[in-house]
Amino acid sequence: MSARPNQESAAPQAETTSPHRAGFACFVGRPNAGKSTLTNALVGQKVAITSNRPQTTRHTVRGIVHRDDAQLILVDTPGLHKPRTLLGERLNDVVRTTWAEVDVIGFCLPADQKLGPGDKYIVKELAGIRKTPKIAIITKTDLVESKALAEQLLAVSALADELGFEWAEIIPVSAVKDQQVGLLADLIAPLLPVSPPLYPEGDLTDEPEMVMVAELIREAALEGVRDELPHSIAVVVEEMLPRENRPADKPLLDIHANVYIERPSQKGIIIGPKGQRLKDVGTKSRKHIEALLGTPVFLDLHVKVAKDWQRDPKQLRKLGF
Ligand SMILES: Nc1nc2c(ncn2[C@@H]2O[C@H](COP(=O)(O)OP(=O)(O)OP(=O)(O)O)[C@@H](O)[C@H]2O)c(=O)[nH]1
Repeated sequence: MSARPNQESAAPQAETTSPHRAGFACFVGRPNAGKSTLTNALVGQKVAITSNRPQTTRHTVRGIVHRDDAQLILVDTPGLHKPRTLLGERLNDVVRTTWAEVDVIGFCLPADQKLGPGDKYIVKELAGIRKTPKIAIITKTDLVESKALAEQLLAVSALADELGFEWAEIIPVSAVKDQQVGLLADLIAPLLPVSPPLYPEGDLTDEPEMVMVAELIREAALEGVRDELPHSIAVVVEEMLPRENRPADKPLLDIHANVYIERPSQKGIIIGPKGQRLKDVGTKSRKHIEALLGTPVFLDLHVKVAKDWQRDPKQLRKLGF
């Protein structure tokens, strides 16, 4: 993904522990293949976030698996359908493009159902995505005897042979019985690029909440200066984390946010004499945020200049546009 710093070349040669990895994976397969249940089982092992809003990656993040050695971000991609119209074909182009953007694709095939035309269609399309590692995941293994499972493993392997590619791994899992789910994460992790974590740890990192919080701060910051700075303010919430070691009945949520303006000369308008305006912005938006999230909040606001951000595509992306 474009947002990821490329650290591959910067990794020291003689490193003894393996470097941290982070990246995106998606599960594909026909309806009912067990994709959602598997996602939840994987994510359930560690602190997870889920969100329903398309992110900067243009995929919906379904969950994040935080491990010491890797961060696995599970995203949803739209389903692939046999095209009957030109529009259908165009939509499938979109699916292929999004598939090509993730780091690993997991193809889910239920153990208790014959490999059918729907599966073959999807795998044929996957075969065309050359550079992305593909893992075949036989799901719902608790529903079949070992003989049937062995046959399914052979069938999926033969299908790849037939289509001229190789699965990076083939793994049977049962999400319901939690069998081999951890192993699946172990197999995906080394296929991700070397990268620091892409999302902060902690369970309160739900993107829609962060966006809403940013919006509340922006509203408060614009109040009274709309004429002077109508479109020059952008707010990015960098972090939302529960304060550690608080008594259970007195939680506090630390929110760190940056208010971006375009020019240094605008700083004074936002901050106000002796910082009073920024203080008011903080107090006002904090009240709204506490009402929204239902928890006391410590709000840490910083004003930063992002020079001419409205005209700079790179900055725009960073600021969430
Ligand atoms: N026995 C068993 N059932 C499973 C397992 N995983 C999923 N299921 C069941 O299979 C059905 C479909 O699972 P989902 O996870 O919703 O499948 P999906 O691929 O996300 O389905 P779509 O959202 O329609 O694409 C549900 O009734 C699940 O409870 C499993 O490991 N074992």
